Amino acid sequence: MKRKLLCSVWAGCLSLGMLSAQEFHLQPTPQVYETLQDSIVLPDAYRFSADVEGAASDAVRLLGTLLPDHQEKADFRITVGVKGDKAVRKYTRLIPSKAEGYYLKVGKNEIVIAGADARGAYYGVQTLAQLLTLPKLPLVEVTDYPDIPYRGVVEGFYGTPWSHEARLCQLEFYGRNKMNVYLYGPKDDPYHSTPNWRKPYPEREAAQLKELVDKAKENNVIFYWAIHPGQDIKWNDEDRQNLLNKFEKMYQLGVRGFAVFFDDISGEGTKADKQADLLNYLDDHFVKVKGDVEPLIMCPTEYNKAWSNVKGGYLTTLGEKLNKGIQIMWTGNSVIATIDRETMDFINPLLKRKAYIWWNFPVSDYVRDHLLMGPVYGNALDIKDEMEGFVSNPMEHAEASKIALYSVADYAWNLSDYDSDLSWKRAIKDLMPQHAAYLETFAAHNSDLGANGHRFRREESVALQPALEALLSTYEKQHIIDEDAWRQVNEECCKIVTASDILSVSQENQPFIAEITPWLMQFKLVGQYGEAVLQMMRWAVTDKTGFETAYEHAKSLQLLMYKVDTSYNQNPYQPGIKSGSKVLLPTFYALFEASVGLYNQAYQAALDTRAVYMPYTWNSDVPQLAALPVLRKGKMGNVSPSNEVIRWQAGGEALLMMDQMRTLKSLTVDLGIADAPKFIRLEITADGQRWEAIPLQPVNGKTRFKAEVEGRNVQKIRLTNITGQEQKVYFKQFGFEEK
Ligand SMILES: CC1=[NH+][C@H]2[C@@H](O1)O[C@H](CO)[C@@H](O)[C@@H]2O
Repeated sequence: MKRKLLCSVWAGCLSLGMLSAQEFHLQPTPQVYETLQDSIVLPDAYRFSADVEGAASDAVRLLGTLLPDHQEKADFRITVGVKGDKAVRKYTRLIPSKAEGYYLKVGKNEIVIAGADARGAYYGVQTLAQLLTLPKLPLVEVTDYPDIPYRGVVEGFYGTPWSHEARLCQLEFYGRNKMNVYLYGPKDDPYHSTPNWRKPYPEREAAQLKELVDKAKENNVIFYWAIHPGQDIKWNDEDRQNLLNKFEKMYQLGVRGFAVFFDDISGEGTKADKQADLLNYLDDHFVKVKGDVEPLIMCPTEYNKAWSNVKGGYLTTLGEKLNKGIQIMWTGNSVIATIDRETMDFINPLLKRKAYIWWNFPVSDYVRDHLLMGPVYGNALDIKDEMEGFVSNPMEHAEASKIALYSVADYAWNLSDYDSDLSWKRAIKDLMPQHAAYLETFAAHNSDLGANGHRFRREESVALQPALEALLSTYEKQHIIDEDAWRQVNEECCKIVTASDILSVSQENQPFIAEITPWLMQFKLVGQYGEAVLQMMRWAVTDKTGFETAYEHAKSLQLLMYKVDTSYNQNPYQPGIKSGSKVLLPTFYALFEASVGLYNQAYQAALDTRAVYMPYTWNSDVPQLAALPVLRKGKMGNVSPSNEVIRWQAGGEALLMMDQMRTLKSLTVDLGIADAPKFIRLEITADGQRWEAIPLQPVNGKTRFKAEVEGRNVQKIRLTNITGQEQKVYFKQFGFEEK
């Protein structure tokens, strides 16, 4: 019951969103929406005509949750049906011919909802549900249908799979936003993938999946269950039967949509002809036999152009061999890419069908320290006839993903009318109607991914960029403050601090706040750091004491940001919590350094100008070593390798100093020479006085050594050339990990 209440409260928030008529916008944007510039107050009794048990039963059920009970004798009439039903016969020519289309009319004395099919009628009622949130019901005629046949979400990311509660609420969200597919394929579900794809789900998980299937049906969403067998599948009858058995088990749970993902695998499972034979077999002996199962979907091993080798024939084999009814997924020109006509012109001919887009946004399993809260943009608006499906692979943060998913629904339903920025603003209002302004501040500055191997980036802090650029360039070049820019940035910093606090205690959508709380903490610190830096700029050469206080404050905020970044979300891939990482924080860092530079010059001082908190300091009396930068990533520290031969003089030392005592987990050294222990002594100290030599133990039998420092408290680490003469070594690796 709690779950039901939980979701319906959120959906209810929408209806209390009190959107005024002029702001009002149907979601997704309908193909044709005509208002008659008049409205009615819905009477509290109406006459109802529909074939209640017919194809429009879903629509009738949903309508029943929206409107008061109907009465036989009432002037106002509501008609619901699908093409062919007697009730809507006279509207036949107004019903769009496209699947899932509908005609909706709100007139003075009637409401008509006529679907091209059952789901269309259901969508017509979903549209009516939105109109009913207005103070008065506008007189409208809506002729609407989806551009892309299949629209929705593929839960296909690495990382913590969504919770059962999160999925139940997602399905309700998809129903409201006219998304008609949800593919269940979390990579880290052991029963979806290797090793347990052959095994049936344990009882509890099976019961939860059944509940999801029922919830999906309730929201007119096709629940696809995906299997990911490729890493260890054997191309034999046994595994073919294993797969059929698993599909049968899922069918018994109510699943009527099946997918086979062959992505991110190696070895035997990658063979196109074997994959095609298996899928055709499943198509012929399961899907077609059952008769009530949706078209089979597969994700190929070569699922993007960058990773495909056309000459190798993998894609052409699939295109030629796979039964025409089987849908083939595609992520675009690379793993993470926006979709355009060139993309589709490449892949569709090879697959001999329209590709079913698996769009890898807002998935963040390769940039886990970032949230992707920005607009959905970059996909072409003129390719509606080129795609069979468009499903989004989201973040492991279910509620936070809804901002992007809302716009994916908007885009895939009606490409030509899609406006990424307006849709993004509406998505935010939909997620948090009361605190939308604060959420927009947060989302605007938490939208880029940071540097990543896929080289996919997003805009960030767009509205503030001109002021940030003006402030920085004027200050760095002419050492003067652009007052207007300073004021805008200061105002935004105040908004950031305010928004962070208000959102962090908001009761409006607690699961969402729970997901983003560490990023709210970091975001507030970024705002406060900006305020302190702006004060430093203000006083750098005019108020020595004021500057020094602001400087100390900024340094303390650097340490606080470091603590958040090393305390939360410590996953083994991209640990930490980044916020405002593309534009905002880098600008504040640059302004910090510039203002400290001005202060040091004005007062002949030598304050540390390093803007980013760095717990490690490296220096050496070996000139070539001294220049090497020290880096930190989460709990890992390392000195950048040198690509040149180091001439290390006799007795020369290199020192790694911590800002405070830190407990080590491991330490690795590689000087490119097999007998390093003869040349270099490694020592640690916890108090800066007493040093202890730690033996270097060979790791790979070549030039890499490790020092046994597990659990040791360390303040400094020292490397010394003990041979009494100059040594020529490389500096390939000097890295350590804190506990
Ligand atoms: C089709 C496909 N399979 C992988 C790949 O795209 O990259 C995604 C983003 O890292 C990841 O979530 C997904 O499981």
